Amino acid sequence: MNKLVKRLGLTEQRILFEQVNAAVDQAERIAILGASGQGKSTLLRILALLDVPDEGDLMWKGISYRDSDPRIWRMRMTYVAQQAVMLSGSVEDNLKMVHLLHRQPYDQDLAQRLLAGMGLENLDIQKRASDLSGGEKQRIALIRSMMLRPEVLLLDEVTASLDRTNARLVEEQLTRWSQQEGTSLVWVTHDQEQAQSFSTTTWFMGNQTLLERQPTAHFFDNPATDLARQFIMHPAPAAE
Ligand SMILES: Nc1ncnc2c1ncn2[C@@H]1O[C@H](COP(=O)(O)OP(=O)(O)OP(=O)(O)O)[C@@H](O)[C@H]1O
Repeated sequence: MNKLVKRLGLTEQRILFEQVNAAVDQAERIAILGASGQGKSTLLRILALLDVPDEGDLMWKGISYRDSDPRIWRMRMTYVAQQAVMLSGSVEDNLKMVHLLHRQPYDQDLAQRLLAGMGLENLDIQKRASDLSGGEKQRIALIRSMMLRPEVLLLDEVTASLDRTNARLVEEQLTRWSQQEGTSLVWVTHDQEQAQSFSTTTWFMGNQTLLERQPTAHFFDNPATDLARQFIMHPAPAAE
């Protein structure tokens, strides 16, 4: 992405962020950190073309988003929302439906492996998806997206409804998946421990821009800005 700018408001516009420059490498695992309201989710949604930048460009393998088919773009860069949306029908219908839509074969073994890896081995997949708990829905939505094998997974606080044990399982599963499949992860999180355990790179948003982009260990040991240092020392509680 190159010089991205996003403004808010229709009449009196204010800048949410500007001069956002970054790139995502294959199999890179990125944590996006920053105080509430800095535009982390908005940036993620722009990467998925679910929102548009006001200025700047977004390229996929050298081709601008303006010259790309959004449907194909979203199959490569898939957004997983914090509030999981279930389609009607059973859990299994939910897992199969997207394959039908994308005309891709459904891999039952893979579905079972991912369910087990995320602590859902005992879940009855014939159950109605609407009856699942928030944390179960979140993991089903994640598995549904992983099974389409996008090149980049854009993850918006996807463990926010999970307890620590299940959140760890999800972190481990996604890390393994990224290493095995070469999938890049761009993951917005408020959990600094989580960021340190899964990510290779940290993007820190502050002062209306992408203020730091560092290897994660370096970011936490020696942030380049005072704002990031304060953020690390005094993380704000997650906004619900
Ligand atoms: N479509 C929109 N129209 C107007 N304002 C919006 C829109 N989307 C987001 N905003 C505003 O943009 C700001 C940034 O929102 P965003 O959710 O991207 O921040 P965030 O850093 O992810 O915050 P949090 O950590 O609290 O989730 C907020 O003030 C929000 O109200």
